[in-house]
Amino acid sequence: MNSIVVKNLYKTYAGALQPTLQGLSFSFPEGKIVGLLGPNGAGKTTTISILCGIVKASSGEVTVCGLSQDASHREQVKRVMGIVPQQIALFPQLTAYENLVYFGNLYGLKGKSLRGKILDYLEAFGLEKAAHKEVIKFSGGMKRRTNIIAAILHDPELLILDEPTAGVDVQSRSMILRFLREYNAKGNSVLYTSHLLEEAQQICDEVVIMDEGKVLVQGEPGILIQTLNECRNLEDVFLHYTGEAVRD
Ligand SMILES: Nc1ncnc2c1ncn2[C@@H]1O[C@H](COP(=O)(O)OP(=O)(O)OP(=O)(O)O)[C@@H](O)[C@H]1O
Repeated sequence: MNSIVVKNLYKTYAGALQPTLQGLSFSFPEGKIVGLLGPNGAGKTTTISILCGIVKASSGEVTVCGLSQDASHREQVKRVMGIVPQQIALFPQLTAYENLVYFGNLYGLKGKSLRGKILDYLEAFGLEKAAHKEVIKFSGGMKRRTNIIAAILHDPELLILDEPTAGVDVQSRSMILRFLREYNAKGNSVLYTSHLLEEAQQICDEVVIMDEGKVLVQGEPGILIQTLNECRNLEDVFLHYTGEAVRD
């Protein structure tokens, strides 16, 4: 089964002169780590927001784990998908533990099993000593790791992350990437965006390179690099397709 199918997606924001998505199409089978890559303004966050049901497409189709992303499947989609937004979505005055209880409750998780799960994840993400500290006192990396735990408490089979490694130190980044690999090794699918192409080359089974609301190319990083003679790495492939011009 395909984990995500995006077909001929268009999105024009209210008042915008140009469409942000212009016939975007891609799909990938379950069990992969996929990188959605593109320059600033390419439409990555818009695509993710439509996949998550936060933004409505102007036209086109989206299927997530075999479920169409429409009002009739909203609850089912919520169960199979975990979302880690670009902006930290935590209550700063609450502790990490209190935040995670809140997010667990949103997914109907409660009691001993939720408490046990939270403590296990806090330990796995190196946050056990900070469990009862207010999030406002956390570093960027600690907030980012807590944000990821909030998205996986309900064991989603598809995890979508918008720039999960942006602005964190090398140690947090390495922990987040190791987690993504382990989560994927359990059979789950991961779609994530990043501007760090070396990282995407290391971790992704496939990448989708998009620009101006359209897919330019999709494939395995190694194969994309081999196919183009002049390219030594994914960054070269990215520049080959998206060009050198700086974006607004
Ligand atoms: N809510 C909105 N209203 C109007 N325009 C928007 C809105 N959100 C995004 N856009 C526009 O859509 C385009 C694509 O934005 P989007 O955030 O999806 O790109 P992105 O690829 O995620 O970029 P970045 O790498 O900078 O995060 C941009 O030109 C942006 O200004």
